[in-house]
Amino acid sequence: MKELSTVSDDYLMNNIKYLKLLSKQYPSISKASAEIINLEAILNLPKGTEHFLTDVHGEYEPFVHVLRNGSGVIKRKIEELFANNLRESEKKMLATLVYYPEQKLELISKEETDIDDFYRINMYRLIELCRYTSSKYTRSKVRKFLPEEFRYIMEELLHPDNSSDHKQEYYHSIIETIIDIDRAKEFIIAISKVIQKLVVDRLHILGDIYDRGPRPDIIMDTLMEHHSVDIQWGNHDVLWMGAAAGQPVNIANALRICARYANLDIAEDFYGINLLPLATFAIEVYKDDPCKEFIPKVGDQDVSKSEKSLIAKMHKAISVIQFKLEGEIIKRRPEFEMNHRLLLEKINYEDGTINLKGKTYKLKDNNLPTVDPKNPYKLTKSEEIVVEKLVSSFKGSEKLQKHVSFLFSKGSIYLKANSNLLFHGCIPLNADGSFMSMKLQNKEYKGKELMDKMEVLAREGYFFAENTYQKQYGMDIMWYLWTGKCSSLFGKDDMTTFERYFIAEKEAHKENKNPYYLLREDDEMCERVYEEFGLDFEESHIINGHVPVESKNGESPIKANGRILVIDGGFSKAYQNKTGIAGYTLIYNSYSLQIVSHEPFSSAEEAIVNESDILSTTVVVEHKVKRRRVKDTDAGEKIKEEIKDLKMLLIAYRKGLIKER
Ligand SMILES: O=P(O)(O)OC[C@H]1O[C@](O)(COP(=O)(O)O)[C@@H](O)[C@@H]1O
Ligand SMILES: [Mn+2]
Repeated sequence: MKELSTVSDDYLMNNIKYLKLLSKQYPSISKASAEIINLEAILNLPKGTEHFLTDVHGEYEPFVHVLRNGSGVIKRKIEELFANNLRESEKKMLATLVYYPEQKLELISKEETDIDDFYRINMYRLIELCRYTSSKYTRSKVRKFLPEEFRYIMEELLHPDNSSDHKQEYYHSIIETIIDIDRAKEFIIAISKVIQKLVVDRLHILGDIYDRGPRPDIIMDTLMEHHSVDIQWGNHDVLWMGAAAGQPVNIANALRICARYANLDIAEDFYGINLLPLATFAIEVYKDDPCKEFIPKVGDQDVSKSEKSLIAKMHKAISVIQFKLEGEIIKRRPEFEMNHRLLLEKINYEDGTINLKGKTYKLKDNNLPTVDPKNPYKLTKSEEIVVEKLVSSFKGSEKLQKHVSFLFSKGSIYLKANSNLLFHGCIPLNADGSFMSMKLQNKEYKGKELMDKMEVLAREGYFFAENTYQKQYGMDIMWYLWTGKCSSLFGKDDMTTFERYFIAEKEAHKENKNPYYLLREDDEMCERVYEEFGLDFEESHIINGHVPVESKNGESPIKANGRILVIDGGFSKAYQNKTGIAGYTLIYNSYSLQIVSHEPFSSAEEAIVNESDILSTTVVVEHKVKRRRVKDTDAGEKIKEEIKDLKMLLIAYRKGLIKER
């Protein structure tokens, strides 16, 4: 209170309205004092563990697995706690039980001859593990994680009083009763989930939940159930967000990628998008065309020949629609500076060639029956109908709208969290290191301002009413964020999708990364970015995803002397031959910042039956001798503010400016 002893009456009177409001919550000196003591105690607890994941690209199985195993944190806690008291096989079994309690119990109940004994032993172990993982938190925080049904008894079990035999008997009797009344299975499931939650205080997803992999919808459902998550949008996420807003060109792109990876069931079965109009149109137009360049990449999926052939036709149909729609938007928005991407007009339809950057290339596929060379971006009547139907289907998909609303409510283009700066791709820079600027609605923006502005516009594109200028403009920005050169989410000059399908020469496929990717190695550059975002140069890190780190070629996720961490390790199966691993996660606990690299994960079933965890290697990026506490975090700053206010309230009570109730 010393620091507040000089607070003047004037100052108090100026804030009296606010203090009176606060007094409703803390109506007496004793209530306000109790809260101050509480909050002070919280400030001194160790900082909670943050967990960072990126570029999951629809790969729900490894994603769910690393969430359940806390990137290896649960295994480590089991090691620390049971060290030499359990066999290796018992530790493995216990870990699997925590990750997949329902499925593991199902298996065990079929094999175990004395199931009550199994329940008893493992309930004691799980209670110990839960107690150990909860030791960082206040009782009240732990209480919030406990499921209603077992809250009271779990609290009793987690805070044992070993001083009397009496109490010991009481604990044993609780456990025996749970077994006796046939609730052991439910208890084990519940406490395992509490442990899963306790090991991660905050989950950060650095973008690209969508595309290439099979079930982004499951990832979204899982995130929506998570207790504490934020998302930095990736270019593939904003693609789907724009699609959900009703932006036709985003819809065409999203479906093109689904078709490319033989994942159209994401749209059709999981999001309930009616693909029949596109399928019938494609069969009609490309009846005799094998659509060779559009045969889907099936990976290890079992796809029949006829299915492949149908997907290829749909893939080609939606790609051509995409290229036409891109033409419309580029013409509509000269400020996007993308005229050089007006490709359909560069084709010589008779010769089957295209002229790009002064060079003529032969088209691999010259069957473009829906393109009118005189008016190449115009959709045919049938294409128009397909697009209309798709737009209404995307806008009407309840599930997609639910997921996209969640991306808006928990997401942003960048986030400052505990002095780290998180974003998916890059800070768009010019070659000389200055911030790249872009004119939006007649004003130039760059750096942080540009990212802020684009976020506002994207939100308008989703939330503003139909037919308003803001909605139209915002939807176009959601396409720009996917593919434009000033998009922090994309971070390249061009997306050469057309060239990849139609031109054999690799030189035409080249996409140039923004100079950020080169200049970020420079300390001075990092310093300018930190300054732009108000970050402390000594303490901060930039955390990115987006560009797969080619770990097998010796590339390191640690860049710029540890100031930048790039954690796209290839959850996406399609990219694993590039990275050589199956993904990175980053863990930031009270002592250190650690990058965990994961080996490929076969399946959840394999993990449950054979108790095989993902093999992971941990690299400590930074270790603090002094343990970080809540007071060193953003949450701590807020708590300090609250304490200050409560102390003012105390003075107001003591001076009689506000009466106790
Ligand atoms: O390998 P694919 O699926 O054909 O995609 C290639 C395209 O994906 C992109 O890399 C964007 O996706 P990422 O954000 O995953 O990198 C484009 O730049 C590129 O044209
Ligand atoms: Mn990306």
